[in-house]
Amino acid sequence: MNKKGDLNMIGFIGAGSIGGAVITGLVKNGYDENEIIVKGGKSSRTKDLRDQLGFKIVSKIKQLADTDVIFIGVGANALDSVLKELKDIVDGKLVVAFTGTGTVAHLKQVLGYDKVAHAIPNTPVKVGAGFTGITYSDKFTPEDKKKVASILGYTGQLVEVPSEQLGILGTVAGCSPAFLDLFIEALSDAGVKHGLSRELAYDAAIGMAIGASKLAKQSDLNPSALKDEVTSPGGSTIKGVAALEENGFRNAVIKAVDAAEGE
Ligand SMILES: NC(=O)C1=CN([C@@H]2O[C@H](COP(=O)(O)OP(=O)(O)OC[C@H]3O[C@@H](n4cnc5c(N)ncnc54)[C@H](OP(=O)(O)O)[C@@H]3O)[C@@H](O)[C@H]2O)C=CC1
Ligand SMILES: O=C(O)[C@@H]1CCC=N1
Repeated sequence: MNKKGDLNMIGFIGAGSIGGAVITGLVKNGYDENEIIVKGGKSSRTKDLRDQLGFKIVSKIKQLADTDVIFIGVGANALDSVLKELKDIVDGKLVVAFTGTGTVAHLKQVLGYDKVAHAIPNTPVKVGAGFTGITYSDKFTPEDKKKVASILGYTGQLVEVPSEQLGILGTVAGCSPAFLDLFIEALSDAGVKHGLSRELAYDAAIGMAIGASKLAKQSDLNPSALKDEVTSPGGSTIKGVAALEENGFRNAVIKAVDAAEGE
Protein backbone atom coordinates (compact mmCIF):
# COMPACT_ATOMS: atom_id res chain seq x y z
CA MET A 1 0.00 0.00 0.00
CA ASN A 2 1.62 3.27 -0.95
CA LYS A 3 1.66 6.09 1.54
CA LYS A 4 -1.29 7.81 -0.10
CA GLY A 5 -3.36 4.69 0.43
CA ASP A 6 -3.92 3.34 -3.09
CA LEU A 7 -2.57 -0.05 -4.08
CA ASN A 8 -0.49 0.35 -7.24
CA MET A 9 2.06 -2.33 -8.10
CA ILE A 10 4.12 -0.69 -10.78
CA GLY A 11 6.92 -1.93 -13.00
CA PHE A 12 9.87 -0.27 -14.68
CA ILE A 13 11.87 -1.57 -17.61
CA GLY A 14 15.10 0.42 -17.66
CA ALA A 15 16.35 2.43 -14.71
CA GLY A 16 18.98 4.64 -16.34
CA SER A 17 19.03 8.43 -16.25
CA ILE A 18 15.31 9.05 -16.67
CA GLY A 19 13.85 5.74 -15.42
CA GLY A 20 16.10 6.01 -12.37
CA ALA A 21 15.16 9.66 -11.85
CA VAL A 22 11.44 8.84 -11.88
CA ILE A 23 11.91 5.91 -9.47
CA THR A 24 14.00 8.12 -7.18
CA GLY A 25 11.37 10.88 -7.29
CA LEU A 26 8.62 8.40 -6.46
CA VAL A 27 10.37 6.81 -3.49
CA LYS A 28 11.84 10.04 -2.07
CA ASN A 29 8.41 11.63 -2.21
CA GLY A 30 6.51 8.87 -0.43
CA TYR A 31 5.67 6.14 -2.97
CA ASP A 32 6.13 2.79 -1.27
CA GLU A 33 9.29 1.16 -2.65
CA ASN A 34 7.72 -2.27 -1.97
CA GLU A 35 5.25 -1.54 -4.77
CA ILE A 36 7.96 -0.96 -7.37
CA ILE A 37 9.46 -3.78 -9.44
CA VAL A 38 12.30 -3.03 -11.83
CA LYS A 39 13.77 -4.96 -14.73
CA GLY A 40 17.11 -3.29 -15.37
CA GLY A 41 19.78 -3.61 -18.02
CA LYS A 42 23.25 -5.14 -18.08
CA SER A 43 25.20 -2.68 -15.92
CA SER A 44 25.13 -2.35 -12.13
CA ARG A 45 23.05 0.87 -12.28
CA THR A 46 19.77 -0.74 -11.23
CA LYS A 47 21.36 -2.66 -8.34
CA ASP A 48 23.16 0.48 -7.17
CA LEU A 49 19.85 2.36 -7.17
CA ARG A 50 18.06 -0.54 -5.44
CA ASP A 51 20.70 -0.44 -2.67
CA GLN A 52 19.74 3.20 -2.05
CA LEU A 53 15.97 2.95 -2.48
CA GLY A 54 15.01 -0.65 -1.72
CA PHE A 55 12.67 -1.61 -4.58
CA LYS A 56 12.51 -5.16 -6.02
CA ILE A 57 14.59 -6.20 -9.03
CA VAL A 58 13.64 -8.91 -11.51
CA SER A 59 15.71 -10.28 -14.35
CA LYS A 60 12.95 -10.94 -16.90
CA ILE A 61 10.16 -8.77 -18.30
CA LYS A 62 7.60 -11.54 -17.75
CA GLN A 63 8.23 -11.20 -13.99
CA LEU A 64 6.41 -7.86 -14.19
CA ALA A 65 3.15 -9.78 -14.78
CA ASP A 66 1.67 -8.73 -11.41
CA THR A 67 1.97 -5.00 -12.03
CA ASP A 68 -0.84 -2.65 -13.10
CA VAL A 69 1.24 0.02 -14.77
CA ILE A 70 4.56 -0.42 -16.57
CA PHE A 71 6.96 2.43 -17.32
CA ILE A 72 9.60 1.94 -19.99
CA GLY A 73 12.85 3.90 -19.69
CA VAL A 74 15.15 2.17 -22.17
CA GLY A 75 16.87 4.00 -25.02
CA ALA A 76 15.54 4.03 -28.58
CA ASN A 77 17.90 1.19 -29.57
CA ALA A 78 16.26 -1.23 -27.09
CA LEU A 79 12.68 0.05 -27.22
CA ASP A 80 11.18 -2.13 -29.93
CA SER A 81 12.65 -5.37 -28.61
CA VAL A 82 11.38 -4.53 -25.11
CA LEU A 83 7.89 -3.78 -26.49
CA LYS A 84 7.86 -7.09 -28.35
CA GLU A 85 8.84 -8.98 -25.18
CA LEU A 86 6.21 -7.11 -23.18
CA LYS A 87 3.44 -8.32 -25.51
CA ASP A 88 3.08 -11.62 -23.62
CA ILE A 89 2.07 -10.03 -20.31
CA VAL A 90 0.60 -6.69 -21.31
CA ASP A 91 -3.12 -7.45 -21.30
CA GLY A 92 -5.05 -5.32 -18.79
CA LYS A 93 -2.07 -3.10 -17.97
CA LEU A 94 -1.32 0.54 -18.64
CA VAL A 95 2.01 1.16 -20.39
CA VAL A 96 3.87 4.46 -20.35
CA ALA A 97 7.02 4.80 -22.46
CA PHE A 98 9.56 7.55 -21.72
CA THR A 99 11.12 8.18 -25.09
CA GLY A 100 12.54 11.39 -26.52
CA THR A 101 11.40 10.45 -30.00
CA GLY A 102 8.62 8.31 -31.46
CA THR A 103 4.84 8.42 -31.24
CA VAL A 104 1.97 6.69 -29.51
CA ALA A 105 1.02 5.23 -32.91
CA HIS A 106 4.44 3.56 -33.18
CA LEU A 107 4.28 2.24 -29.60
CA LYS A 108 0.81 0.80 -30.22
CA GLN A 109 1.85 -0.80 -33.43
CA VAL A 110 5.00 -2.51 -32.09
CA LEU A 111 3.37 -3.53 -28.81
CA GLY A 112 0.18 -4.68 -30.54
CA TYR A 113 -1.77 -3.16 -27.65
CA ASP A 114 -3.80 0.02 -27.25
CA LYS A 115 -3.40 1.27 -23.68
CA VAL A 116 -0.01 2.83 -24.19
CA ALA A 117 1.07 6.40 -23.51
CA HIS A 118 4.15 8.39 -24.51
CA ALA A 119 5.65 10.61 -21.81
CA ILE A 120 8.70 12.87 -21.65
CA PRO A 121 9.72 13.59 -18.05
CA ASN A 122 12.65 15.79 -17.09
CA THR A 123 15.42 15.05 -14.61
CA PRO A 124 13.99 17.32 -11.85
CA VAL A 125 11.46 14.50 -11.29
CA LYS A 126 14.23 13.15 -9.09
CA VAL A 127 13.45 15.80 -6.47
CA GLY A 128 9.70 15.93 -7.02
CA ALA A 129 10.00 19.12 -9.09
CA GLY A 130 9.65 17.54 -12.52
CA PHE A 131 7.64 18.61 -15.53
CA THR A 132 6.34 15.69 -17.57
CA GLY A 133 4.44 15.98 -20.83
CA ILE A 134 2.25 13.00 -21.71
CA THR A 135 0.15 11.86 -24.67
CA TYR A 136 -2.28 9.01 -24.05
CA SER A 137 -3.65 6.72 -26.70
CA ASP A 138 -7.36 7.22 -27.28
CA LYS A 139 -8.08 3.97 -25.40
CA PHE A 140 -7.12 5.46 -22.02
CA THR A 141 -10.25 6.06 -19.93
CA PRO A 142 -10.44 8.98 -17.49
CA GLU A 143 -9.83 6.42 -14.69
CA ASP A 144 -6.73 5.10 -16.48
CA LYS A 145 -5.37 8.64 -16.80
CA LYS A 146 -6.14 9.28 -13.14
CA LYS A 147 -4.16 6.19 -12.22
CA VAL A 148 -1.09 7.30 -14.20
CA ALA A 149 -1.41 10.83 -12.79
CA SER A 150 -1.68 9.47 -9.24
CA ILE A 151 1.72 7.81 -9.72
CA LEU A 152 3.64 10.43 -11.72
CA GLY A 153 2.12 13.14 -9.53
CA TYR A 154 4.67 12.13 -6.88
CA THR A 155 7.40 13.45 -9.16
CA GLY A 156 6.00 16.91 -10.01
CA GLN A 157 3.73 18.35 -12.69
CA LEU A 158 2.11 16.13 -15.33
CA VAL A 159 0.60 17.83 -18.37
CA GLU A 160 -1.40 16.05 -21.08
CA VAL A 161 -0.85 17.37 -24.59
CA PRO A 162 -1.81 16.17 -28.08
CA SER A 163 0.76 14.05 -29.85
CA GLU A 164 1.91 16.88 -32.16
CA GLN A 165 2.93 19.05 -29.18
CA LEU A 166 4.71 16.42 -27.12
CA GLY A 167 8.05 16.67 -28.94
CA ILE A 168 8.48 20.41 -28.51
CA LEU A 169 7.17 20.28 -24.93
CA GLY A 170 9.73 17.56 -24.26
CA THR A 171 12.46 19.79 -25.67
CA VAL A 172 11.43 22.92 -23.75
CA ALA A 173 11.03 21.05 -20.45
CA GLY A 174 13.02 17.83 -20.95
CA CYS A 175 16.21 18.86 -22.77
CA SER A 176 16.51 22.28 -21.19
CA PRO A 177 17.70 21.21 -17.74
CA ALA A 178 20.99 20.62 -19.58
CA PHE A 179 20.78 24.11 -21.13
CA LEU A 180 20.14 25.67 -17.72
CA ASP A 181 22.97 23.65 -16.19
CA LEU A 182 25.28 25.09 -18.87
CA PHE A 183 24.09 28.60 -17.97
CA ILE A 184 24.67 27.97 -14.26
CA GLU A 185 28.12 26.54 -14.99
CA ALA A 186 29.03 29.51 -17.20
CA LEU A 187 27.78 31.99 -14.59
CA SER A 188 29.81 30.24 -11.95
CA ASP A 189 32.90 30.31 -14.25
CA ALA A 190 32.42 34.06 -14.58
CA GLY A 191 32.16 34.42 -10.80
CA VAL A 192 35.39 32.44 -10.38
CA LYS A 193 37.07 34.59 -13.07
CA HIS A 194 36.22 37.63 -10.98
CA GLY A 195 37.49 36.13 -7.73
CA LEU A 196 34.69 34.08 -6.10
CA SER A 197 35.47 30.60 -4.83
CA ARG A 198 33.91 27.87 -7.00
CA GLU A 199 31.68 26.78 -4.14
CA LEU A 200 30.32 30.26 -3.50
CA ALA A 201 29.93 30.91 -7.23
CA TYR A 202 27.84 27.73 -7.65
CA ASP A 203 25.83 28.53 -4.52
CA ALA A 204 25.03 32.00 -5.83
CA ALA A 205 24.20 30.85 -9.37
CA ILE A 206 22.00 27.94 -8.23
CA GLY A 207 20.32 29.97 -5.49
CA MET A 208 19.56 32.66 -8.05
CA ALA A 209 18.11 30.14 -10.55
CA ILE A 210 15.84 28.63 -7.89
CA GLY A 211 14.74 32.03 -6.60
CA ALA A 212 14.19 33.63 -9.99
CA SER A 213 12.21 30.56 -11.15
CA LYS A 214 10.06 30.65 -8.02
CA LEU A 215 9.41 34.34 -8.54
CA ALA A 216 8.54 33.80 -12.21
CA LYS A 217 6.13 31.02 -11.19
CA GLN A 218 4.43 32.99 -8.42
CA SER A 219 4.44 36.49 -9.87
CA ASP A 220 1.67 38.04 -11.94
CA LEU A 221 4.39 39.52 -14.14
CA ASN A 222 5.81 37.64 -17.10
CA PRO A 223 9.60 37.05 -17.33
CA SER A 224 10.06 40.05 -19.60
CA ALA A 225 8.54 42.40 -16.99
CA LEU A 226 10.51 40.68 -14.21
CA LYS A 227 13.68 41.39 -16.20
CA ASP A 228 12.64 45.04 -16.42
CA GLU A 229 12.42 45.17 -12.62
CA VAL A 230 16.08 44.15 -12.33
CA THR A 231 17.42 46.56 -14.94
CA SER A 232 17.85 49.87 -13.07
CA PRO A 233 18.18 52.81 -15.48
CA GLY A 234 21.83 53.27 -16.43
CA GLY A 235 22.69 50.36 -14.09
CA SER A 236 24.91 47.33 -14.40
CA THR A 237 22.19 44.77 -15.31
CA ILE A 238 21.12 46.45 -18.55
CA LYS A 239 24.78 46.54 -19.60
CA GLY A 240 24.92 42.79 -19.01
CA VAL A 241 21.65 42.27 -20.91
CA ALA A 242 23.02 44.29 -23.83
CA ALA A 243 26.19 42.18 -23.83
CA LEU A 244 24.11 38.98 -23.85
CA GLU A 245 22.12 40.29 -26.83
CA GLU A 246 25.29 41.40 -28.61
CA ASN A 247 26.45 37.80 -28.33
CA GLY A 248 23.20 36.35 -29.62
CA PHE A 249 21.89 34.90 -26.35
CA ARG A 250 18.21 34.59 -27.34
CA ASN A 251 19.12 33.39 -30.79
CA ALA A 252 21.46 30.79 -29.28
CA VAL A 253 18.62 29.47 -27.09
CA ILE A 254 16.15 29.35 -29.98
CA LYS A 255 18.74 27.62 -32.18
CA ALA A 256 19.38 25.08 -29.39
CA VAL A 257 15.67 24.19 -29.37
CA ASP A 258 15.63 24.06 -33.19
CA ALA A 259 18.61 21.68 -33.09
CA ALA A 260 17.00 19.46 -30.44
CA GLU A 261 13.89 19.40 -32.64
CA GLY A 262 16.05 18.16 -35.50
CA GLU A 263 15.89 21.36 -37.59
N1 LIG B 1 17.65 11.55 -19.76
C1 LIG B 1 16.58 12.35 -19.81
O1 LIG B 1 16.55 13.45 -19.21
C2 LIG B 1 15.37 11.94 -20.60
C3 LIG B 1 15.37 10.83 -21.41
N2 LIG B 1 14.25 10.48 -22.11
C4 LIG B 1 14.23 9.31 -22.97
O2 LIG B 1 14.34 8.14 -22.16
C5 LIG B 1 15.02 7.11 -22.88
C6 LIG B 1 16.20 6.62 -22.04
O3 LIG B 1 17.10 7.70 -21.90
P1 LIG B 1 18.13 7.77 -20.68
O4 LIG B 1 17.49 7.39 -19.42
O5 LIG B 1 18.76 9.11 -20.80
O6 LIG B 1 19.18 6.65 -21.15
P2 LIG B 1 20.10 5.72 -20.24
O7 LIG B 1 21.07 5.09 -21.17
O8 LIG B 1 20.62 6.49 -19.08
O9 LIG B 1 19.09 4.63 -19.69
C7 LIG B 1 18.59 3.56 -20.42
C8 LIG B 1 18.61 2.35 -19.53
O10 LIG B 1 17.94 1.30 -20.17
C9 LIG B 1 18.52 0.10 -19.71
N3 LIG B 1 18.20 -0.98 -20.65
C10 LIG B 1 18.63 -1.16 -21.92
N4 LIG B 1 18.09 -2.29 -22.44
C11 LIG B 1 17.29 -2.81 -21.48
C12 LIG B 1 16.45 -3.96 -21.39
N5 LIG B 1 16.33 -4.81 -22.43
N6 LIG B 1 15.80 -4.19 -20.24
C13 LIG B 1 15.91 -3.34 -19.20
N7 LIG B 1 16.69 -2.25 -19.20
C14 LIG B 1 17.37 -1.99 -20.33
C15 LIG B 1 20.00 0.40 -19.64
O11 LIG B 1 20.57 -0.44 -18.67
P3 LIG B 1 22.15 -0.77 -18.58
O12 LIG B 1 22.88 0.51 -18.84
O13 LIG B 1 22.29 -1.26 -17.18
O14 LIG B 1 22.41 -1.81 -19.62
C16 LIG B 1 20.02 1.87 -19.19
O15 LIG B 1 20.25 1.99 -17.80
C17 LIG B 1 15.45 7.72 -24.22
O16 LIG B 1 14.48 7.39 -25.18
C18 LIG B 1 15.42 9.22 -23.95
O17 LIG B 1 15.16 9.96 -25.12
C19 LIG B 1 13.08 11.18 -21.99
C20 LIG B 1 13.02 12.28 -21.19
C21 LIG B 1 14.17 12.78 -20.46
O1 LIG C 1 18.47 13.84 -24.96
C1 LIG C 1 17.45 13.15 -25.13
O2 LIG C 1 17.26 12.54 -26.19
C2 LIG C 1 16.42 13.05 -24.03
C3 LIG C 1 15.07 13.57 -24.43
C4 LIG C 1 14.75 14.64 -23.43
C5 LIG C 1 15.92 14.71 -22.60
N1 LIG C 1 16.81 13.83 -22.90
